[in-house]
Amino acid sequence: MQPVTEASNDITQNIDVASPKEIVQLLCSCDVEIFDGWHGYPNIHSNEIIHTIGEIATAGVEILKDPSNNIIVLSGCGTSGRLAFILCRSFNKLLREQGMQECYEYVIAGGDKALFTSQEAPEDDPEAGIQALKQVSQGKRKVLFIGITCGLSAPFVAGQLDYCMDNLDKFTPVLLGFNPLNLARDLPIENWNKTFLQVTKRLEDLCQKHSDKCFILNPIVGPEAIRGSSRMKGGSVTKILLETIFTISHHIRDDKNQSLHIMVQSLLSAYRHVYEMTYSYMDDIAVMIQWAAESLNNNGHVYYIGVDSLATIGIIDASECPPTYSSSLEDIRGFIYGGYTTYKNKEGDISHHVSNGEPFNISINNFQENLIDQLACNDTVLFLLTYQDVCNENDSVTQLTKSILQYTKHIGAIYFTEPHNPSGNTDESTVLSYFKHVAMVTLPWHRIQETISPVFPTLSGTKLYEELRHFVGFLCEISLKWILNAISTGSHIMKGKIYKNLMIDVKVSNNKLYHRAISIIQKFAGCSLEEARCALIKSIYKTDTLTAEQGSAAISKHIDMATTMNKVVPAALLIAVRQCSVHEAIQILNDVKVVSKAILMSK
Ligand SMILES: O=P(O)(O)OC[C@@]1(O)O[C@H](CO)[C@@H](O)[C@@H]1O
Repeated sequence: MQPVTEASNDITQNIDVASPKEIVQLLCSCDVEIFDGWHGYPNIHSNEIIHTIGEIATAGVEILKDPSNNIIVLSGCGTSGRLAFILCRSFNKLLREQGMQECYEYVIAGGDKALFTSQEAPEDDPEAGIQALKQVSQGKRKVLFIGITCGLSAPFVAGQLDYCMDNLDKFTPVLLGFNPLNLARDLPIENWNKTFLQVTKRLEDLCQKHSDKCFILNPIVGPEAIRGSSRMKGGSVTKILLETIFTISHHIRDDKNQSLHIMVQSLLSAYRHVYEMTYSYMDDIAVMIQWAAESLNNNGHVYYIGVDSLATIGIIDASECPPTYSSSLEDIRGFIYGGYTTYKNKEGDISHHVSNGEPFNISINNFQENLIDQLACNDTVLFLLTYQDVCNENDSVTQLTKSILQYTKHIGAIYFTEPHNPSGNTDESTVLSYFKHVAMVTLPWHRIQETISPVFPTLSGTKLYEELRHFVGFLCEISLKWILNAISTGSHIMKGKIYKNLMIDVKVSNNKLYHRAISIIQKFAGCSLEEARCALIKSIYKTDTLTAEQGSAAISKHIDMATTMNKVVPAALLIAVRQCSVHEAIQILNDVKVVSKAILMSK
């Protein structure tokens, strides 16, 4: 059986021919599975999952008692690592505000470069994971380690979990992912002696022996809207669960009598209110999908511009498009006021240390110096702002908006009003009047307040709002994540990148994607696994006759070759479907351009 995270979602079978508004409706129906679950598997509201969330939050409380000697490490690959980064940044800020030492650390496979561009190869390396964990936890007494891998598959995280289990006196390992445990990846990991499934089984056994020393948190949220695109639901549920866990850890430090079960349920329900509210802005989101699609279809660009954490969500969304849709690094980009000073990643400004510095130039200054003069009418610019941002950056947002308007009319804003007091003020309406379209998003604060007030019986009104300001920030971020995921997904669908609900032009840049590519070819060509594998390898080496060496090379060799190549899987698909030569397949793709059309013509 296929892992749930790699399966095709029945809901989105026709998403490739949907209108912008229909795309948003389909994504909405898919995302509800985060809350309602899928096919009777345990979901985020199941008792055992709520219990585990509470247990991990309690383990967090122990760490927070001595933040100078203890740490909480969040680690993952790609989107999982980027979310680890933004979560650590938020909770460290909360610690600073509470007068405590920072103790959250993120680890991302491939280092800080991977925050902006995909570094897929390091996620296949368990030893690299172990080394990164050793480095970050050196000299610490206790470590709560959260290994995030949506598909229960990343070797980088497998290595770390295994290392934690060898050192249980220091580490409390937690595996966070969204497949049933028996569907964890059971394929060999190069240069290692275990599969992910074996690591999972070891952890499961240990959880039974030491129920307060190791945890597995794996609610099932159903297949992704675009098959395998775990940046979407996988990323959202990662964010929801970890924010819930550590918000609770921070709030029960002083009040142990609270019922953990009620706390967990209340916070999770707040996210559901935000999910419902977000998709009520369907028409606004559809307008922005239409704009972005027009830009991408006319060789234009989409730029997200924002302040602080909303800008970070924008940069993350943009960074996911090249690996997910084989798009160029320039197609969708994100920028942040204050650049690296605000971004606060561990390695600081890395734009000078990398060969292609462009995707690493993230500040508004970079945008103003290098891009604004090149803007054209086929570009879309979306501002990502909160009420507070508009108050703080009023003049510069106004100036920038006016300059952009000289070049393009596709300038919009996703604007989060002040939820506690959404009546607005003059500054706000002046700034917003420059945008051609504004999605005015208002969090349902009253409903949220009703839901979470039993958790904070001594607080109400403004006091509750102030106490939970960081949580309100999380709610805006998840709402924005849903909106931007819809815009970037929708616009690539309308560019013809998707066939049914499948990204055919997937980059073969790591082990997981190599196996996904073979399964796509097998499914659409209706051929055997071996025939699909051969077609893929022929496409990678651009040959109709494979040498013995090519045929039997390690998977990592194929990945090394394929990572920098374009349209490897579409060509392999045509080879398998038409039984044609590599040359002919490439010729068809050059003539037809839109991959999904080329495949359709060949069926
Ligand atoms: O280890 P996970 O979380 O299952 O997968 C991580 C990953 O391979 O998948 C994502 C896209 O599907 C990427 O962001 C990332 O590179």
